[in-house]
Amino acid sequence: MGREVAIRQGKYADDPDDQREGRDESRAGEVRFSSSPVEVSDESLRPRRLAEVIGQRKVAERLAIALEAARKRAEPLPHILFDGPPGLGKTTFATVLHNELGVELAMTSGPALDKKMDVMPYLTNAVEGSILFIDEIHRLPKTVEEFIYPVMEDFRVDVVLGEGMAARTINLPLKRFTIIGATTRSGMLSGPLRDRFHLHEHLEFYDAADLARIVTVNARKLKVTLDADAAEEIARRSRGTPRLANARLRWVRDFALARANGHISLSVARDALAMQEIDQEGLDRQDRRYLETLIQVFRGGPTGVEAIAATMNVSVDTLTDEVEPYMLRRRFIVRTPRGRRATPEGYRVLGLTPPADDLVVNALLAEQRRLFDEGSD
Ligand SMILES: Nc1ncnc2c1ncn2[C@@H]1O[C@H](COP(=O)(O)OP(=O)(O)OP(=O)(O)O)[C@@H](O)[C@H]1O
Repeated sequence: MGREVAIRQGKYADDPDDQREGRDESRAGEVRFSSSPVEVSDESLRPRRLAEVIGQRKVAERLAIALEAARKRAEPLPHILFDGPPGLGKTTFATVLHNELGVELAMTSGPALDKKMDVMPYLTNAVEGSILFIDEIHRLPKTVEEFIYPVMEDFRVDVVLGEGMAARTINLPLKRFTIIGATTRSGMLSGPLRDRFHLHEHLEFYDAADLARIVTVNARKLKVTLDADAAEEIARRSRGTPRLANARLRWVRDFALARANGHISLSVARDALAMQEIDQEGLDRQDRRYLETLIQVFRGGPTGVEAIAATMNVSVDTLTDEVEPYMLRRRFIVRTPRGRRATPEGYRVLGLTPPADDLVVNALLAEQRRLFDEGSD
């Protein structure tokens, strides 16, 4: 079993974002008083070993190979980059690798590493084979990014002492360790940084069957009983995202306790999710507001995400990271060079009739795609 997280500082120490699921770890030695009842934390809903990870089979298989090779060669894991929308398991995979190898894990994030000196303690404290997890690695400042290039390649840092003519560069050797980077925006990563990761793993949205298995396993961990069709219903309405499935499950569990006998049946799950205004497709209020804004204010687009964000009074990052990936995946919207555009499916999911010209355009596109597919056979 791995030793617990060795270093915690930076973003997770005081960012309100830490209140999100899975981010509520207390710091070592810290005494925390809480008036809330004892709760199974989201940390304990995380799978601990690779065999417990549900879905993402190809990613898990490749990681199993990397683990086995690292063990056989008695070397650290290669540097690994995980990318994909929030809540799909990037942090989970990093902690699973740490558990599997029984090595130390330090966690930080791009925005917390503002200066070279912020990253230094992580580098000099890293022991042989340990893992440094850097979340939101696309937000590393350029100077810090360049500072870690030699770390990733040769396990050394170049420290400049003195100034001007008297300046000298000292190469400080480091222990060989692994950097695991996570990003929701792999496109924002510079080429040189991306190339220094030997493994790139893209996490995809989960299908409903895998999510239903996650809901079932986690219901057991939360000590609540639920019917198979209720697990499927919660899974179907969780936008392919385990973090949302966990949040929905917790709400349905509370609802079952308050409004029924504590058991989660299909009708309890439906009533609970309806009360939270989560629709049949798993879209919540914010998702629907996004589509409504695009369709009703901007007449279906094309329009820039900045304009939608300003109209909704939310940040562009919230839309691009949390709302749009699932909309794109379900083809409720498309991205064009001139901005976002609602598809006929996007209209229908809101119960609206798509404009006739959209239907014609869509039929033409489908026909074009069919001819292209036939031609390429
Ligand atoms: N493959 C999986 N099997 C079972 N549960 C999972 C899996 N992936 C994620 N989870 C659950 O979803 C929660 C959120 O996952 P995690 O924090 O790893 O997402 P993330 O991709 O790191 O998100 P972010 O980009 O916001 O940091 C975990 O606490 C865990 O309970």
